[in-house]
Amino acid sequence: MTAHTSEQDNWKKAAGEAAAQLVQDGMLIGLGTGSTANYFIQALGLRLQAGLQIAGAVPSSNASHDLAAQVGIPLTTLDAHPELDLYIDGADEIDPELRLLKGAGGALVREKIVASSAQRFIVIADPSKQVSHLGQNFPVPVEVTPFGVSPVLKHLQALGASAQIRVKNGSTFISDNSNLIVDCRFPQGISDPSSLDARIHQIVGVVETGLFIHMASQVIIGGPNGLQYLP
Ligand SMILES: O=C[C@H](O)[C@H](O)[C@H](O)COP(=O)(O)O
Repeated sequence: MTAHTSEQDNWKKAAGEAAAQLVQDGMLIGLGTGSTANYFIQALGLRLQAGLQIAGAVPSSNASHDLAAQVGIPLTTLDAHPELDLYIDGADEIDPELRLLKGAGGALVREKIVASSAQRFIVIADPSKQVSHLGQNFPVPVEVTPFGVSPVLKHLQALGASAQIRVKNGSTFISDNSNLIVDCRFPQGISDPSSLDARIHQIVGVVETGLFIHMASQVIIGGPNGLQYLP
């Protein structure tokens, strides 16, 4: 679905605000990263100003940390609180089984760690994120330690990927964890995301992938007809 940007922003905002309504007093929350998660963070800040009291929030990136601090969200860490009640984040692609592709913003490692530490992971998105097959619109991002990235590229190519080290604004992109991101496109398609994820993890030097398989508890899509909850 193509949509005017401001319209798409309104849908992301509606999903973010709906997710903020799910936060209850005393909860430990994980904060996602990206333009949709930013709407959630802002809406959560407003709820806190209105009297909601949470036990703390763990951001999944330096950018989300900074925005959360700006809007008055009390921040904590997974070391202080290894188990969270709820994680809210956006996604780049969502397939019919609610498998996700994430990491276009490069925050995939911390996002996956925070998501896997939460009892519930609710994804917020606009309709452009719904795809029939993962890999349709975005490459699979793979975070890699800078040392020995060349052998990792060769292994990824052997899996059928066209693999490129991510460059942003003319410079090599460095993640919050001081690693590289290798974007992998699979021209032949991704028939089994779960097995692809497992095979990429076998490559030494790979830190994590942007494939989030069976991690999402629910997806909230903001769109032209209001909110849609999946399942
Ligand atoms: O690394 C970035 C994250 O995975 C984002 O959650 C994802 O790219 C979605 O971002 P946005 O809401 O800006 O489309």
